[in-house]
Amino acid sequence: MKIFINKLIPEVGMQLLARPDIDLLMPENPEISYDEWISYCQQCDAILNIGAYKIDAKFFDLCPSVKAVSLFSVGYDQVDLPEATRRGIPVSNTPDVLSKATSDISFMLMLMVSRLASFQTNQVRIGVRFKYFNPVANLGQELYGKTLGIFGLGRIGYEMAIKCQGAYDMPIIYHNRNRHPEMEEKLGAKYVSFEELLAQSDVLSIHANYSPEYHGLFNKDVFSQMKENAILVNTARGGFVNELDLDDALKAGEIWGAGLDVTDPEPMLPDNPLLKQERVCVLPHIGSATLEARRGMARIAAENIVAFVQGEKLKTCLNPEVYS
Ligand SMILES: NC(=O)c1ccc[n+]([C@@H]2O[C@H](COP(=O)([O-])OP(=O)(O)OC[C@H]3O[C@@H](n4cnc5c(N)ncnc54)[C@H](O)[C@@H]3O)[C@@H](O)[C@H]2O)c1
Ligand SMILES: O=C(O)[C@H](O)CO
Repeated sequence: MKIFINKLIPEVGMQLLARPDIDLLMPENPEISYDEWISYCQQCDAILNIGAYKIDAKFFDLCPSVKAVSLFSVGYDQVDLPEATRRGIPVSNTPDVLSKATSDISFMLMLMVSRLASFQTNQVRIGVRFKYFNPVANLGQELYGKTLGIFGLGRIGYEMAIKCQGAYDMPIIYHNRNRHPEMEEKLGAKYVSFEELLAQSDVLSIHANYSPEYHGLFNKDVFSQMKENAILVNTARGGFVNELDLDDALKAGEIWGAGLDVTDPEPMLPDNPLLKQERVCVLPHIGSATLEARRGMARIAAENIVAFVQGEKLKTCLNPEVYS
């Protein structure tokens, strides 16, 4: 079978794909345009896909030979899943193996913002000199006992909650599409409405799956309902946050600060006013960027391709109903 993989993945995955029944197609330059990507996909039976090009009705129309999609990510917002299901095409993702790494980044962003660390590092880099430390400047806030609000309590949100509880004894509240009684019990977490989440969180960490109807959910109106000392953390998807409204809310002192691993676009453009804010830390989408997580993702993504080639069900299939 002919399989298209658009970028090199860690060795463990490449080794799994090195089989006599797999003819692997990979571009020399990984930064291919949409049109180039389509023309590679058109030649293949399945794809192992890394990136954000839309896998939607247009894609399936243009690439009728593609019969399975193995994503190198846990997020699948780039895929029109109902459309794939309608066409009987299984789609898989890479859950769990990146939850610890990604929640580390949420936790780190929370701390970086609470202590203005990103801004301070830059001060040192650009050579700002202080003779003695200033007793009333550069003051952060401590997190002990503060309330963590999770928007989207799933695998990564849970890991973030565990860390915050263990490190700072933070009470946990959460808002989700549906309640998770088991996680509530383990964390002693309280389910709250979205409005209560905004009003009560000292740290509000976004971990929900993104879909376009939630574009810009965190906007002017939402920020005005949050606490003045609140820190917003987003490692989910940039589309959740209206960045200009966030900048205004920070300038108006409506919330304390924000830590963003994900932005819209990515990476954040250098003229974005948020980059001038002292209590903002921005990263270029590195949530799952550890050796361990990327190896795990490579293994799962490759195993899904091997399963397809062997006529089996994809192991971490997002739409298992295609098999019934
Ligand atoms: N920054 C990174 O590098 C990175 C790495 C991994 C995952 N992610 C993002 O994190 C997301 C979460 O991953 P996960 O493995 O924890 O997923 P998950 O499915 O285990 O958890 C997501 C939770 O959000 C809930 N949810 C979905 N939409 C919601 C909504 N509109 N309102 C309230 N709750 C909602 C779901 O019910 C679920 O409980 C992924 O979809 C991905 O976008 C980012
Ligand atoms: O959804 C995911 O898995 C990330 O955004 C990429 O690591």
